[in-house]
Amino acid sequence: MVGRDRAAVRAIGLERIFGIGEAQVAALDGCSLELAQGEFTAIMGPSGSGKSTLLHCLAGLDRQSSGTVLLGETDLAELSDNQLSDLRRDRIGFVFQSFNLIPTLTARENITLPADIGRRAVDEQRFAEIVAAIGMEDRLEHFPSQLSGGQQQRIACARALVTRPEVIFADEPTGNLDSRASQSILDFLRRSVDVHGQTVVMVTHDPLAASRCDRVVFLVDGRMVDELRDPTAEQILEWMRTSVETWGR
Ligand SMILES: Nc1ncnc2c1ncn2[C@@H]1O[C@H](COP(=O)(O)OP(=O)(O)OP(=O)(O)O)[C@@H](O)[C@H]1O
Repeated sequence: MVGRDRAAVRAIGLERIFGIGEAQVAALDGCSLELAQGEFTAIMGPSGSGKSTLLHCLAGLDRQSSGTVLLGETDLAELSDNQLSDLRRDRIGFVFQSFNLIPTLTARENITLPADIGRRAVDEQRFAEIVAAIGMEDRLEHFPSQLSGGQQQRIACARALVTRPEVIFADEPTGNLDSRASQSILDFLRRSVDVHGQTVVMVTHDPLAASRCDRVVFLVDGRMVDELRDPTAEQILEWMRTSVETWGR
């Protein structure tokens, strides 16, 4: 696999503090981890352990209070807000639980939106490949409201991939989907890693979804505490059971 050992993203001693004074919460509390290129990584952990906060800091959607995030060789803390927004547009893909499609744009227009905003031509071959992979060739002129949840999420995945981002960040991408639609999203993300060498990072609560990943990292209290390689759903469930005994959550 191309560049599998090189880090796509590195977090070093990340802290993210919300609130002030007595109301302070350390959502991230010295979190360090490396995500290799060309891997599919799941981030898991109990509710409130900092998974979404970590994803947002790694993806340049939020700024850490201290510590370092490197996307490739770029230190995100050194970028202005405008530079960070360019970086999100040019180098990162997002898939959210709530799909986040623009209701007044067709499926086709939603997919090409990041390229259109960046005034870049869409690679027609890439577009055709991705649309075929999500099986949506005959739905491209539909609006989001005319599509099922699973179809909307497939469009959101296509949008995230079309610009060939360095990393795709997905925050519970199957959280709103039934099991069949979830499978097709996971199949698509898996193939984009295996066939195209894409790097994908996904927050999930679902052991079955996480078992499709190459690696699962576990957060507790804002820190990475453990990981599994090539995990099975049973191993992940066992980890979740043990974590309640070890950390009380
Ligand atoms: N904008 C915010 N303001 C204040 N506190 C916040 C904010 N965002 C997150 N937190 C707090 O930070 C901690 C971590 O939140 P986060 O959403 O990252 O956890 P999570 O692991 O993704 O949780 P869940 O699995 O429930 O989605 C929680 O205690 C949360 O209440």
